[in-house]
Amino acid sequence: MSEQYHVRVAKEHFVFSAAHFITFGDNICERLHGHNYAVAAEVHGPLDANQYVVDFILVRDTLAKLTQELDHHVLLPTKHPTIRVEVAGQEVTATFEERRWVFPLGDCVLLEVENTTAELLARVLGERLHERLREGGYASPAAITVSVDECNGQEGVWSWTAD
Ligand SMILES: Nc1nc2c(c(=O)[nH]1)N=C([C@H](O)[C@H](O)COP(=O)(O)OP(=O)(O)OP(=O)(O)O)CN2
Repeated sequence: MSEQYHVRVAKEHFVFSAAHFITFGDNICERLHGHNYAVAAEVHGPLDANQYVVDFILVRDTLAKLTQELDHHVLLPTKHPTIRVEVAGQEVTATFEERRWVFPLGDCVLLEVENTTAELLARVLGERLHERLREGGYASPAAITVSVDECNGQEGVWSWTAD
């Protein structure tokens, strides 16, 4: 017999409203638009002395901060093969073919991703969650899953498992 545990944290306030545009196909680039993204996470691992996998409160407060960091921003990919994102002073310019978007730097979050899909936003949040759980004293999850729902029922999911 084997038992496994995880906690799942999915609060109504884990929502960030953000603007983005992605490319798909060969060279189709969406118009700038926004979503109210909803985030949830699972942390898997053995029970500790409290009979916890990990304190809900640590996961809850960490996810609340992470979602707030993205809320009311334009999300831009810095590793996209054809969308170029350049910072000059207090402005960010994104270009795709003949199109050009200029934003105040403070309105943007630049993400080290190839495209701002829900899947890669889930990866960014999952990696940040993992790092901050470690900083918060929870060092060794067996696995973490983060989902990012773009519009009520369309989710990108990132899963990580310790080797
Ligand atoms: N696997 C993925 N597929 C798609 C993603 C993604 O992140 N991962 N993203 C998109 C687009 O961002 C697109 O904006 C979503 O399309 P759509 O469902 O049309 O979004 P709306 O907000 O307009 O939702 P409505 O239900 O049409 O109002 C596409 N695919």
